[in-house]
Amino acid sequence: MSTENRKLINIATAGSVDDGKSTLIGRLLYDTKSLTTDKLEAIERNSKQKGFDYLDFSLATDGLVAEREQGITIDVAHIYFNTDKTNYIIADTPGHVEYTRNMVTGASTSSAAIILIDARKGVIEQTYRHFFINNLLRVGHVIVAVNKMDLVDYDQQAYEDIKKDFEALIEKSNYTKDQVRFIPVSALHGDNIAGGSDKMDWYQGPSLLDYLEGLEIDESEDNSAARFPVQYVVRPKTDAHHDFRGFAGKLYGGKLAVGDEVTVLPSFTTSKVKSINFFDQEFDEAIPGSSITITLEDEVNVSRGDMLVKSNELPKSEKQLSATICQVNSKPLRTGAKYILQHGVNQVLAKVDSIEGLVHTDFSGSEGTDELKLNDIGKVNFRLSKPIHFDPYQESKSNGSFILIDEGSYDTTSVGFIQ
Ligand SMILES: Nc1nc2c(ncn2[C@@H]2O[C@H](COP(=O)(O)OP(=O)(O)OP(=O)(O)O)[C@@H](O)[C@H]2O)c(=O)[nH]1
Repeated sequence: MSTENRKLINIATAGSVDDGKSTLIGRLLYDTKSLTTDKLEAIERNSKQKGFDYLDFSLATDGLVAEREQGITIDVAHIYFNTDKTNYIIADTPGHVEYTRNMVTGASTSSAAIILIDARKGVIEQTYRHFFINNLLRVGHVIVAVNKMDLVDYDQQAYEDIKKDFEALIEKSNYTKDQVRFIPVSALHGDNIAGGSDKMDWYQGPSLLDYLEGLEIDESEDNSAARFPVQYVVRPKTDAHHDFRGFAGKLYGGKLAVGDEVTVLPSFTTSKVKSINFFDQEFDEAIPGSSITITLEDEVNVSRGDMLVKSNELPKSEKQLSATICQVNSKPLRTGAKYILQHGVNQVLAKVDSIEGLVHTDFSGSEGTDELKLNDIGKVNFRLSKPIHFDPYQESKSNGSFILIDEGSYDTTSVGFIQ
């Protein structure tokens, strides 16, 4: 099958320590025949040594190196596997100290999230936080895998109780019931992971893998406004192209067509789209998600970091903004503090005007505070040294988020989602 026909699903996993995340991922890799022979032999050997009469898949994800991105060390390992129809990338986010940072990083690129719950423990504090972050980052689909069903004798009531508790959360969130799927599983024994389960005839729904295979992933955003941040100005030096000046980047949000009147931000100069190129082909129209090069009818000044938008769909351009902040650094965020705010490739200075409150991740509201500590989530108002051109996060993921950088150490301290 050609790769063009394949679906790609990015999945984030979340669970607290020992809920069985590694085992679940290992089991998925095993059942889809994605484990290397070496790895499988190591798992067999190790399981035998421990005297198990089953395979201990928690070893499958061991030894995956932590990755580094944008100067922040993140302990998120990306694991790849595929079926005939779909390529999967799973972000495995460990649940230790800087868990908010890991979860935000994992969820920010994912279209589905698997939240693991230990059937013996039910919904716990960490579950709230996981679900809250998925809700905040607008991850399209959530799968609640109630794991270790074997340890509660595959009892339907235990599963139903957890489902009921969780459904109360869904009602307070932005999710509809259709976006959240409950599946009772045993990652260790493989029940309802890639196949069914003869231990839980009371469950009529799909296995985890079947559910993932059937997911409709819709990457279009609620806002259909086109946003084209310029990554690169193309100025070929050869004589034949001496008047060619293209702007390369990725289109987000909405379509852009030849003839559209566009405004260049931050200069607010206007022009019209003359051509849209993808490699050496020309198109009349580009759809969101495409990486393209655009030329304009007029010789306007455009540099890296500028954004082209349709003139009738301008984003907000303001020096003040309110955002939900996830604090990912041990240095607390306080009223009056100054940061470098990075929005796309652009940086401005930002001062914390006020902290509206510390948000409760069980959706029960917020409380007053004068600082946000590591892993806290809060609502914060900022004043900027110059305007940025943004959309609310709920209308544009690409143009509605930012990071805060400490001026002294250059560490990322916070991730922000504009309200
Ligand atoms: N009985 C039973 N044990 C399970 C199941 N899933 C995982 N376990 C066990 O639970 C323990 C923890 O599993 P892991 O997969 O390492 O858990 P984790 O969530 O990845 O834990 P961290 O790596 O610490 O975050 C291991 O001993 C697993 O064998 C299950 O479905 N049933």
